[in-house]
Amino acid sequence: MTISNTNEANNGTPAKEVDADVREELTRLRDSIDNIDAAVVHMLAERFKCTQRVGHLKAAHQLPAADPAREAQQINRLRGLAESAKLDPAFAEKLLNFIIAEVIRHHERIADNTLNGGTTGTTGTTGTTGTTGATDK
Ligand SMILES: C=C(O[C@@H]1C=C(C(=O)O)C=C[C@H]1O)C(=O)O
Repeated sequence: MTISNTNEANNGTPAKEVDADVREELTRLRDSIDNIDAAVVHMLAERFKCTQRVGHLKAAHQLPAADPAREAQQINRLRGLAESAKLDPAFAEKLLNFIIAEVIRHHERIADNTLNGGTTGTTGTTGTTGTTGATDK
């Protein structure tokens, strides 16, 4: 038995008939993708909770927001893990750099708020980080 593919955002191409078995397999795989995406979001939220605490610790002790030596260690480690997991190490590195850049932005804001009591608003005081990362605390 076949069912119709209802996706209409396909450049006007007529919807293709899709076999029910294929549709079921696609749904199963997408259910797993949804679970994995949820896990990634929860893990990222936990990571940002930790990095926020690091940010407050650094601000309280006048330590720099970024630690390039630690970043280099993490990138090496993650590239190794990615290779073992058959994930593109370049992709893993890009992803980690993206996350770290957001963390450093948070740390700079925390340091600024710690110094100025959050009154200057020079680095943004909306309480969120925009489209990525965790909320400010
Ligand atoms: C979290 C820290 O601050 C920054 C962010 C890092 C990260 O997100 O892993 C690593 C190093 C620092 O540049 C830290 O120093 O541990």
